[in-house]
Amino acid sequence: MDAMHQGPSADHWLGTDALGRDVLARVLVAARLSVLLALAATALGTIGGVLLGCLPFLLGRRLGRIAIGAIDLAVSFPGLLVAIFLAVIVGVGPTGAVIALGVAMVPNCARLTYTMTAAVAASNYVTAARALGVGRVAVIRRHIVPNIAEPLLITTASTTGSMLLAFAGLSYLGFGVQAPSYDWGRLLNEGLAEIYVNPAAALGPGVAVVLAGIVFSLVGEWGARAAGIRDDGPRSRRRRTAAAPPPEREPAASGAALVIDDLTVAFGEHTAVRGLSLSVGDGEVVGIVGESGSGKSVTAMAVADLLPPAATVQARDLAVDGRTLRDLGPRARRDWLAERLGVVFQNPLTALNPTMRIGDQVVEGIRDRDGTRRAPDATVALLERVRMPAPAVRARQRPHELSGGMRQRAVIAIGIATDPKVVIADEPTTALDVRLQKHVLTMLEEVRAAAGATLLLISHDLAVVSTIATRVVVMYGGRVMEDLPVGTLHDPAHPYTAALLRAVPDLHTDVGRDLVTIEGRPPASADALPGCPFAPRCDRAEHRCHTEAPPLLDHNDGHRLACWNPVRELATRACHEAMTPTGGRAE
Ligand SMILES: Nc1ncnc2c1ncn2[C@@H]1O[C@H](COP(=O)(O)OP(=O)(O)OP(=O)(O)O)[C@@H](O)[C@H]1O
Repeated sequence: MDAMHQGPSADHWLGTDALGRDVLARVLVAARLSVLLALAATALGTIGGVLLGCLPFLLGRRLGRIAIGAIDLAVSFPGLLVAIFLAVIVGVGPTGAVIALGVAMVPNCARLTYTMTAAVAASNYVTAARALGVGRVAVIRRHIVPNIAEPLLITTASTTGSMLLAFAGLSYLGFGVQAPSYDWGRLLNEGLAEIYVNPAAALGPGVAVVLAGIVFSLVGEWGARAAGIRDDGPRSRRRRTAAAPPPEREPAASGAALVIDDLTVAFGEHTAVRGLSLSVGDGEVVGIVGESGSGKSVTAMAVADLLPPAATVQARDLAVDGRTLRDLGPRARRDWLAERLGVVFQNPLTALNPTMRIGDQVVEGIRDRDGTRRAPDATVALLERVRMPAPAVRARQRPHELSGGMRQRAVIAIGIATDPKVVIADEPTTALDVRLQKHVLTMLEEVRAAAGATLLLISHDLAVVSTIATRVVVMYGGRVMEDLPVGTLHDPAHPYTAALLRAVPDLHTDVGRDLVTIEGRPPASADALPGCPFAPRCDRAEHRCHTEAPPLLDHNDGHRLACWNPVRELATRACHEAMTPTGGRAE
């Protein structure tokens, strides 16, 4: 009897309970059940939440929105109330409490997963993987999960701390662990009944819950780093097998490698590209130049079918390697583009997945088609093609271990990995210094020439484009202003091309004087002006230029021009009559 209801002493640090049992010993024994149940509920909630959170990405645009709406609705219900409600329905006891708390955690975890998934899904390396034809499930497994795993694990670990508290709450209220078993919640309940006799009996389990919560947060943080989430691990290494032969290619239909006919792309009210037409022959290297916002990337992404859902794309024809894309269903179009079209993205830092080894990223597109992982020598061979120094070493490294030039080479290797017929390189040298720019451009041209591919090189820099292109397409305000052979670039017909040329510094440029710029700003939208989009900035503009958009007309020397008042007369004007209803060009 003497042992009952004792306060803290040297023998019993937290005193004793109504049956004379040592409270500290009971708190320590309760740790096992409390932690196990909290971990079980957290695991259930996390698995459910991750699956639900990835669902909008898997389902695509429309169904995905419904899934997001459902998640948002579920998040708005108070978690503990849902848990109590479920605990009553599922049945009072530890199993019921685990299910109730786990299910109550699902919506929050799903919302977090969805938010992180959406951020990673918008990154260039996911776009690049999609361009290579990698399926949504594979994208989630290889790109999204490794990138969200660390924050998710840390959040989950902290959630386990909250889960301990929630479990203690349920048990305290009588919905959780039942006698004779006990956890911290039940001990808290018993301790609170005797708080005036022995406060330590209530304090003990309370402190245990708080301490365990802190420990879980710290363990989560440490675990995320130590477990090597950034390592793609032995599982993937085990799956490495010999390279399978690439599948037979369907023979391409005859015709140009790339056809864009009357392409218009709009983002709501904003028209980014208006009526653009361009045909690129087999093995041709065409540069697309223009100021920022002129619609170069949007044009390329429209061809690659990689524009965001907000974009409205209309075209009379969009064809790659002789196949009209409109004639193909979504799956067939994706496969066709994945095999025939390679995209080299602008910024290597965002175009490469920071969590994946370079070698794995380079062969990702091929591997998906093979259904197997490529042999390391195939990866190394691909990296050798882009003149990557020490390719075998680089293949095992991750993007942050490479220099800017090496990263750019890796991005180019990804673009050419499937031996595509057409390669679109969007500003492939912007992030590099001038010396490296030249190296990379030369390499790109050598690789292209060896493969006999067609190259569409996008840049805002005329000097870059003229290094390797045979033809230059000058874009402005979402339209083609001039399309001319590189040989005649020094003597353009369009005032805008002439202005761009004047803005390119050369060895004779006076370093003491300001660089030449083009006064004014590009139009906000390709539909902003009724006439020529360049007219407000053009010193040769006349009345008609402001009121009537000049058509893009073909000339005999492969020159196309959209201008009412060009800098120079073009030698042969095949469509001269079409230029003015009166039969003469307005001067
Ligand atoms: N996702 C988008 N939503 C809305 N507008 C967009 C989107 N992407 C591009 N645009 C708009 O389309 C126009 C053309 O953009 P685009 O990226 O093609 O220009 P660009 O010529 O490639 O320029 P830069 O060299 O800066 O990339 C711009 O006005 C841009 O704001």
